[in-house]
Amino acid sequence: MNQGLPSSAADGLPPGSGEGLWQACVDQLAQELPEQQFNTWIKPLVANVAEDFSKVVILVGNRFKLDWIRAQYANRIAGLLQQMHGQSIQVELAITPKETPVRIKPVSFSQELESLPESFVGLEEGIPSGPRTRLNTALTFDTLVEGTANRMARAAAMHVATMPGQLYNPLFIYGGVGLGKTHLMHAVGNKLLSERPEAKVLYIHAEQFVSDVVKAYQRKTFDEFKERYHSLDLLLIDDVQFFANKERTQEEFFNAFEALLAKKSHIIMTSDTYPKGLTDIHERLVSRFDAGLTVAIEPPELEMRVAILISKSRAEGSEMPEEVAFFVAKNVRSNVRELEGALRKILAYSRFNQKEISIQLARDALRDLLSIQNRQISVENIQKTVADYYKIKVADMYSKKRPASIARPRQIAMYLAKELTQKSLPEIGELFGGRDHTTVLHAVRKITAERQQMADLNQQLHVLEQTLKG
Ligand SMILES: Nc1ncnc2c1ncn2[C@@H]1O[C@H](COP(=O)(O)OP(=O)(O)OP(=O)(O)O)[C@@H](O)[C@H]1O
Repeated sequence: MNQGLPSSAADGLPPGSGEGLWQACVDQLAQELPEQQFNTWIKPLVANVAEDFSKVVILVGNRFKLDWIRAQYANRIAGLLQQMHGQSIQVELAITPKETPVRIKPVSFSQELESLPESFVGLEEGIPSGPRTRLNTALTFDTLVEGTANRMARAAAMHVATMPGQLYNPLFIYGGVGLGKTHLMHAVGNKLLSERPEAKVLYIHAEQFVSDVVKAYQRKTFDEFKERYHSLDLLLIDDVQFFANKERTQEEFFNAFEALLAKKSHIIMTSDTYPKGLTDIHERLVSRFDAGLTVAIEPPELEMRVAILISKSRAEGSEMPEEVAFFVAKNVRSNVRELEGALRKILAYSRFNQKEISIQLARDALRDLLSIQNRQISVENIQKTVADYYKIKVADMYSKKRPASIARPRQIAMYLAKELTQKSLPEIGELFGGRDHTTVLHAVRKITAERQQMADLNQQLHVLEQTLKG
């Protein structure tokens, strides 16, 4: 084990022991996190590593802490353990049985928070005041780097934060994964609260809203549910595409939506697509989503990626030379979350090895990632592979020709482009001879539906996917 760990850190570990692995992970987190955060959240954790290293169970004092650790640290812990162990390792969080406080029932996060004494929320053990609103206080406008890709969304969000309930209500922000939609929502909530601390603000993921509806339904507590949601000044709801096919949730959300708009409270939503691109959501909701302002966040351009790297590494107390930032930004293109992952690897590598950050160090730290990038699938590659497979010309992928023998492979290629690349619908449309994004959306939906019904099409797609993934 531990073959993934640079030697200077691995040296101090009891060889082969689970304790050693966990300790190395804790040591690394001690370096990465501010001291208070580390002492509050990471230090008290107890971990049991399975003998065969297939699984690590991390024991946490109570449910509240478990939710917080899951949201804030679990991914990083899992990533570190995997990196250090050199193989995939399953991470589970569990509540230490005997320490579970009686007053906290394992119910929804929000109810649990309400059941906590005032002094616990926000004060005890340095818990940030954010959990009450579920806002992450680190996600502010100050820490959000601005660029062409998010300029409009940021300006609209800033407007809402300073004058909620007026223009752009609801504000609907859409874009691909890891592009800063959630960050922007939190920034609005944090800014509003900094100016109006009494404002009732709630950030919630759409799945949690679904779960709250289910619980209210089971316990017949819809009055409380309505009281909670309808009394807000600002509702921030993430990933509304998760409402698809959830009839009751959509109804409750519709009610909350109408109640909030009627009292000039503000609603901000995010989604992976624009309102009309949402599937299995009632038309009356979709039209309301679109009634305020809809803005996209695009993948960041090169200069913005460079700025993000430099700013984030500075926040971590390390200077990343511009040439290194350019090198990383050129190679990690898809989204900011990946950029952050690359940065963490570089910083950890530099600290473990006590070496200055240089292009060579970045190259070494990102070895795995860069080799995956090189194998990344491009739209051009998809067009060529599909054209070869169906024996049409690559040029037909861009042409305006419509006979079925050409149109169908083209739709299949669009479907695969959406499935296998990070490109947005408009970007794909552009790469297929400047077609509109609705044409791409139509193709994606059509092939998705037909794939489920037609075994031969499914088989062809399977072959194409395997060919493309190499
Ligand atoms: N412009 C930016 N400047 C600084 N950090 C950013 C920026 N955009 C995104 N980030 C950071 O990238 C990470 C991913 O962003 P976020 O979670 O907001 O993405 P998202 O669009 O909501 O993605 P998903 O749909 O996957 O939830 C976060 O840590 C966020 O702080």
